[in-house]
Amino acid sequence: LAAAPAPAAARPLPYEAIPRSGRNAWLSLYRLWRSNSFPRFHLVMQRNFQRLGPIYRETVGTYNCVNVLLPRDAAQLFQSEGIFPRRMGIESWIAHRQLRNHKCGIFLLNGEEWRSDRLILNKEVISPAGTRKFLPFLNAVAQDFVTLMHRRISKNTRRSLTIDLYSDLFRFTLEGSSYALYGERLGLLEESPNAESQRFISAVETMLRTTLPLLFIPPGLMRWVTSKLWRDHIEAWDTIFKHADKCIQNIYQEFCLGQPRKYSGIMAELLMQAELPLDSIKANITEFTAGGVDTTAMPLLFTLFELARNPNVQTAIRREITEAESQGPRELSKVLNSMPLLKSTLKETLRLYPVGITVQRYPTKDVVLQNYCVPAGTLCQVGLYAMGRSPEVFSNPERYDPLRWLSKEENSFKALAFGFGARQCIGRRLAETEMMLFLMHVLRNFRIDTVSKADIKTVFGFILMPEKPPLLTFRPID
Ligand code: HEC
Ligand SMILES: C[C@@H](NS(C)(=O)=O)c1cncc(N2C(=O)c3ccc(Cl)cc3C2(C)C)c1
Repeated sequence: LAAAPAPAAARPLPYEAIPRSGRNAWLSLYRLWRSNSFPRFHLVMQRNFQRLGPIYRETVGTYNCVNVLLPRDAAQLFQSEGIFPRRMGIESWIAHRQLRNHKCGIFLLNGEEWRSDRLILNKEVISPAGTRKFLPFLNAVAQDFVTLMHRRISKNTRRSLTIDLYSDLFRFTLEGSSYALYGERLGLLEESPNAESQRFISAVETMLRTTLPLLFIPPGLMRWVTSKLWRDHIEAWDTIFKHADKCIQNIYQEFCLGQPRKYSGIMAELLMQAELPLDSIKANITEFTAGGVDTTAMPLLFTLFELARNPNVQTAIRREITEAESQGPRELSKVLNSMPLLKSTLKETLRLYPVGITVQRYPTKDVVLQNYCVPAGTLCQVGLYAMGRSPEVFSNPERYDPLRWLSKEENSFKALAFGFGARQCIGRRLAETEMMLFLMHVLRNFRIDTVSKADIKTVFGFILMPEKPPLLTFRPID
């Protein structure tokens, strides 16, 4: 007997059969633009998944992409990423580098160029050995933040402090990442932080804000259609590069005058190893300096807010911190590894508030997603925001419950906030360590409270941010 044809369900459906979010690409772009939906792009994606199911195709302008949200489809996607994983490029960033004749950092590089830089940088930036070296620097900055808060509280008779922590968190993350990168303090946690660093922080914000509308406009067009936007974007970039260049020159000057005897940050290590040429070191250190501010400040703000409105979780974490401390003085990395609940709290925050709302890949071979055949080279993305809030993936998704990560439940490919594999976020250990140390010191010294228990509305401005920063109250624990 001839082999019976495979049952229809097993044979993948054609690519053209994937449900589509809109009929006409340009009409979709016009609609998104008119209704100013870019800041709500994460909500648009979530609604599309609810409407169309766990896979759909989106064509907006020249941008064509397949969206998935289930862990097993993310796993499929990562299995086919090849040895040079690729994301969608950011034309306006590349255009700036070309305009100013700067080299690109690993975020913008691809192929062999990306891989050779990445492998060298991994050793200092994300490896356990590298992390252990900059960990004490981040600890010192976290302790200084607590000192700053105590100093402010002592100034009022109420013995509590209610503030919008937004700008303080940016100063904290810039102070921390700069100390780890350059081995020097900017002094942002003192009473009068210097104006130049403040300008750098607002330049990063301006750059991120102006990136979003430029994402969907072809570079050739962007200079003419949006000249004000383009000028602000370039100006912000120039401020960012000027600041990073000043920090790098200081180190380079001292380095030429005599090699530092002890560890003095990631930049000095890269200079000493001399495996990367100076202009590549500069390009990557600039990316890390700018990329280390908003990305880490936002999850801290969301975590403090969630702990303020979930006091029982806050108490459980505080108990874990005091127990970890009571085991006597140990190496800091061991202390952090003995706080699984605190680590899960970060995972829970990034589930509900993923800084990068999607992870993108171009599969290098045909891949089957949700029984559809997706050809190699098609831009695919995992909707992290929608996955984090999908009842198909997480039980009671709206509940802030860090313990869900400590259960025996199968959690693979559910915690994708830092991406996956060889091209995952290189700042992951720096960000995780910075946030763990910050929360350890702050929660041990203060009780956090908030009046508003209502959900925070989020906006997407290249990173996921609160529409309105929450007001938090800090009360010292005697
Ligand atoms: C010090 C720098 C730095 C910090 C801090 C940082 N990032 Fe990144 N991140 C990068 C760089 C550089 C890349 C690009 C890596 C590459 O392409 O090899 C990246 C890439 C990513 C990606 C894409 C990964 C992939 O698989 O495609 C995600 C997602 C991400 N970061 C999330 C985060 C989150 C979440 C935080 C903080 C909570 C964060 N990043 C903080 C530098 C940083
Ligand atoms: C928000 C998320 N987007 S993502 C990578 O998932 O699409 C993200 C995660 N990690 C790092 C970043 N960066 C920035 O913020 C940034 C600013 C200026 C420069 Cl020169 C370089 C960067 C990078 C890309 C490092 C952004």
